[in-house]
Amino acid sequence: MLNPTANKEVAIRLSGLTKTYGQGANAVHALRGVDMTIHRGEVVGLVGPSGSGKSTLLKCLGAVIEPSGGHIELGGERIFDEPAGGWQIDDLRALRRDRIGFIFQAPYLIPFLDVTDNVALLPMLAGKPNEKARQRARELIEALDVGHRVGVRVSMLSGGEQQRVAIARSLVNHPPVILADEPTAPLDSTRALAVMRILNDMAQRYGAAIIVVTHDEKIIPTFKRIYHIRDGRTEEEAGEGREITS
Ligand SMILES: Nc1ncnc2c1ncn2[C@@H]1O[C@H](COP(=O)(O)OP(=O)(O)OP(=O)(O)O)[C@@H](O)[C@H]1O
Repeated sequence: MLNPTANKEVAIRLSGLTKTYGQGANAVHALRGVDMTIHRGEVVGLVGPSGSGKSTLLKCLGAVIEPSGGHIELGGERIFDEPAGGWQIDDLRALRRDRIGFIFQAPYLIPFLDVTDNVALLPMLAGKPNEKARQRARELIEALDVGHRVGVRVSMLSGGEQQRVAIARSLVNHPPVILADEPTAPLDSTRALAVMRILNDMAQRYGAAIIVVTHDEKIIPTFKRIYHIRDGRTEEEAGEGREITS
């Protein structure tokens, strides 16, 4: 079978990733050797039952916790290498800020800031000139169809608009990888599919690799590739890749 992703640039590659919480008789083997390759421009689903290791995997990918074994490559660079001593990067905060975007179930915006400053805040805090950060924020806000709301405080926006602002924020530093944890859980079918359409458009437009952890049956048919996780092991499966028309 032809591999449709064969010539694409790898955004993130995991090999033999393990994570054990605790020790000895109390050890919990949350990840037991995960292999995964995700290319730039792809939106991939990560699905599995409760306790199967989804959050642990996202936390390892997001450098929030340290894996126990294996490797992580980000954009061709080996950022985690257990045999070589663990993280190969000194500044994990900068890694999280500049190279990984996060989208959560709730938008977690700052209610008293306007749309532009919510999106521009991270690069401004990192020392980027405010006007440059705001310009990039406004481009993304336009791309996400909330351009008419730029100067409005986010507390005045609808839930769907707030989620789009959160997506813009995740893209502001041009991260090659975006981790989305149940981004559609609270949304009805139409809004959930709209978020998936936006994530697919953004992956294409900005070349991000987006990993979506989900239980949401409404969006599962939209993925072209899905990783199923069970007892800390992943299995890859072709998805339906259904076109989102709404
Ligand atoms: N900090 C921790 N200390 C000890 N065990 C943990 C810790 N965090 C998770 N676990 C265990 O690791 C396993 C995987 O948990 P994880 O939270 O990654 O699963 P999940 O698939 O995200 O579950 P859910 O869908 O319910 O959020 C479970 O057995 C869980 O009890």
